[in-house]
Amino acid sequence: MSRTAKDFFAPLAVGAPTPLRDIPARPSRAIHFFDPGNEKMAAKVPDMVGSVDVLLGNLEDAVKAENKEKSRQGLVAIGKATDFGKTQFWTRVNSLDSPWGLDDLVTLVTEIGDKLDVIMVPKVQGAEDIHYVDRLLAQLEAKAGLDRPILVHAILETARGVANIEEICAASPRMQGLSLGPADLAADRRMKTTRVGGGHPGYLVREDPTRDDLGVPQYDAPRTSYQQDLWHYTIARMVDACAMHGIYPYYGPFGDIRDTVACEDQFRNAFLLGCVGAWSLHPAQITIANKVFSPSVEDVAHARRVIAAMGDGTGAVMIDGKMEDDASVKQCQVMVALAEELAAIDPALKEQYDAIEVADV
Ligand SMILES: CC(=O)SCCNC(=O)CCNC(=O)[C@H](O)C(C)(C)COP(=O)(O)OP(=O)(O)OC[C@H]1O[C@@H](n2cnc3c(N)ncnc32)[C@H](O)[C@@H]1OP(=O)(O)O
Ligand SMILES: CC(=O)C(=O)O
Ligand SMILES: [Mg+2]
Repeated sequence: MSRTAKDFFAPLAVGAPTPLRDIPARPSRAIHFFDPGNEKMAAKVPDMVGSVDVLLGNLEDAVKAENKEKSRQGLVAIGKATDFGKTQFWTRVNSLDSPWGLDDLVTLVTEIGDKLDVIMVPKVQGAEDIHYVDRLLAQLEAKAGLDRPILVHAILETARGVANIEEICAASPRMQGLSLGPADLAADRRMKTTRVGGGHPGYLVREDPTRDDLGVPQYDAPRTSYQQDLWHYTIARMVDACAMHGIYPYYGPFGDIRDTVACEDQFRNAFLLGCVGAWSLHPAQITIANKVFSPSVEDVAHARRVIAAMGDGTGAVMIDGKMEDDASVKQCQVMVALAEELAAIDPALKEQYDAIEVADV
């Protein structure tokens, strides 16, 4: 039987910090991946602090097997040497079935646990994986004398993980969020795409054929087709599961680094559906994520106007010919709350939101 309501928030080791009741909504528009064992990338990290919401030292896939220990030690060195300020510091450890996952957790928590905000766990299959990490982290936190719990983020990248999504989100008070892992997930599902995230030209819907004067379909006449989103179903499941459990959903990686336009589209779809951020694999993608996952000035102006017009938030009003009521004011509150969180850490955005004229409101 899983833990009862009474003991769900009790520390899992004597001396471990008390779990959080609520996961803070910290800005995390871009989770920027770097390999701490790659000298060129690692050298850039100190200058990136403050310009990206999350810096993530990646130890898993994309790090060669022969470099795993070098990357782990590189991350320890970066963690010790860097003052991250308002930028969050995360890591992605190796998977729990790998020879490196245990050493990653033990080394990182005992050496730089006071700096780490979130540990991303790849290839999570079910609640049992989170329970394992939860207990181990509590033991290590107690040993290291940490005074705040490290949070856990799961990557959904197996069919079993997607099928168990609700139990994964509910497995521990440490659960901070979920990311889509489209590459491993595509392989595990035996999907026939070799892309890392994004759409696919073969996954489309075509408009009906036109008909001639006798009503005969003209199958050979040109017809518009619309590319569909391969990841819509999974992202939508993630958004519901995360919202239900008070944690945060993220789009994962977009592998075509040079296709900044399609990357922006994919990130925006995720933003509109409810995701709070996406991964950045290359510095060019940070700019895209910061733009896309920040509400536009127009949306914030409209939301403030609706909130002001709605007074106590009940009833119905007409604004610019559209009905607004108790439900739409809640939508507007979501927009304004996000704008305020982002403005608190992003001075340029704050200036734009502050410049919204009272007349606009
Ligand atoms: C499916 C998954 O698991 S996705 C997650 C795992 N994958 C990753 O983490 C990949 C991370 N990113 C990368 O490895 C690299 O960006 C690559 C391989 C995609 C491209 O690298 P490059 O070919 O070197 O890109 P490019 O030449 O444009 O780099 C320009 C500069 O930015 C640096 N750079 C590239 N990516 C990053 C990064 N993620 N962080 C910091 N600096 C970076 C390069 O070192 C280079 O530095 P320089 O100007 O001093 O030479
Ligand atoms: C993100 C990731 O790990 C994947 O797509 O497999
Ligand atoms: Mg993966």
